[in-house]
Amino acid sequence: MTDTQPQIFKGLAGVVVDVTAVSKVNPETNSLLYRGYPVQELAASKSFEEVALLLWNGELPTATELAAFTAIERASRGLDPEVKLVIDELPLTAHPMDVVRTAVSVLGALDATTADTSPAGNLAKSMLLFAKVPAVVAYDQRRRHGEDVIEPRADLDYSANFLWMTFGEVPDAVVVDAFRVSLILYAEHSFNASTFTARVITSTLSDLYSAVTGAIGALKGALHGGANEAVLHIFTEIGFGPDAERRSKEWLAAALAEKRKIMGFGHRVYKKGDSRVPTMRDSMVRLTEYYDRPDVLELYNGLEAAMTERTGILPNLDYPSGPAFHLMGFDTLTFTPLFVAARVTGWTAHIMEQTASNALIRPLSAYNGVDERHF
Ligand SMILES: CC(=O)SCCNC(=O)CCNC(=O)[C@H](O)C(C)(C)COP(=O)(O)OP(=O)(O)OC[C@H]1O[C@@H](n2cnc3c(N)ncnc32)[C@H](O)[C@@H]1OP(=O)(O)O
Ligand SMILES: O=C([O-])CC(=O)C(=O)O
Repeated sequence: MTDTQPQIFKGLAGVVVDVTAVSKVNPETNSLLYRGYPVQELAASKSFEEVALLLWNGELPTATELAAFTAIERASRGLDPEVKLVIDELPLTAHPMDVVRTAVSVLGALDATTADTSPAGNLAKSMLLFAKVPAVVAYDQRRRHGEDVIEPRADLDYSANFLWMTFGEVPDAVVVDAFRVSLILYAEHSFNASTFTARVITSTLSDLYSAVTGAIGALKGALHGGANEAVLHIFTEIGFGPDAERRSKEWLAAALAEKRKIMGFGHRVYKKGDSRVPTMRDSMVRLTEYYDRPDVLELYNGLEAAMTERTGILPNLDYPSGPAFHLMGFDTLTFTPLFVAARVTGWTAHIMEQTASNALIRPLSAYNGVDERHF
């Protein structure tokens, strides 16, 4: 490298671009803290609503604060008629991530206060999106099945109501709890690609809806949130059923020979395993027991063992959450929108942090095109 050639950090790998107080990802200790609390402790006993308030406000809510938020959230849950109208115009073949991205954009166009990016304005919008995204995701899965929208129930918490709006029944506690755990684990993860996208958009003094719309676009890709959907496609390719260990090994050997990326494995930050996987795996195992699907666990274990043996690359959160969502009854195409519903909390916490301490995000590039010339 000469003096005139700057060092390039392809993919911003290893670059620390700003500070954040929202979460700490520590690959050395394999830990993840939300505002200082280990995510495993939050997943063990807190509601998703409490975790959302923690991410936004920096502290767990008091009983009064939680009650006030719960009232707002439950009153805002329904699918807006204008949003339903737009969704109904979209083809049934539209990817659910395109549908939820469009719905958030429509919500921004409908809100007369979109331009208000004050702390109070942004917090109100964060709460609104938190409450409204589940109705979009649930309705989109239902319409693809030719089923009508189901109205939310104000007597249910966020997790139970989400499942109610999707399936028209509240499943047993083991299922609701696994869903709550997945939402908490997916809520936040520092400067991942979609959160960084939200921060870039916010840094131009754009609005919260635009930032979340952009973040959804970034999350859709298979190298990021789209991996939970891709894991199920892999499971389907390998096939559920007996002899999963041998079949996984054979499938993996062929996939690696074709230089395929194995979705649900590997991570930009964690190189010794993803801190969230053991907690999500426990919930997924409980679901395989509840639904009497040992074949799903055999396939999960078989592919993980084969991948470890062949490459040493470990699973990320999308690996256990994919089969968990499958067992709960969600369509494979709905998996990444579930990630959206959870990550709305982290994205909006970062949008508020970026707004409070803003600098336009505009890195430099090194030119490697043709030298100056004239025609
Ligand atoms: C919740 C989340 O968003 S977690 C991430 C979800 N994404 C996935 O599961 C997609 C699959 N995984 C991947 O593609 C990668 O592991 C990423 C993109 C997540 C992280 O990758 P990076 O930090 O950029 O590492 P990079 O892609 O350079 O990988 C390093 C090496 O390991 C290999 N590798 C990493 N992950 C995988 C994988 N899942 N399958 C096969 N090989 C892999 C790469 O091919 C590369 O090999 P090489 O050095 O011989 O070229
Ligand atoms: O941190 C990342 O790069 C991806 C990830 O795990 C997440 O967003 O949850």
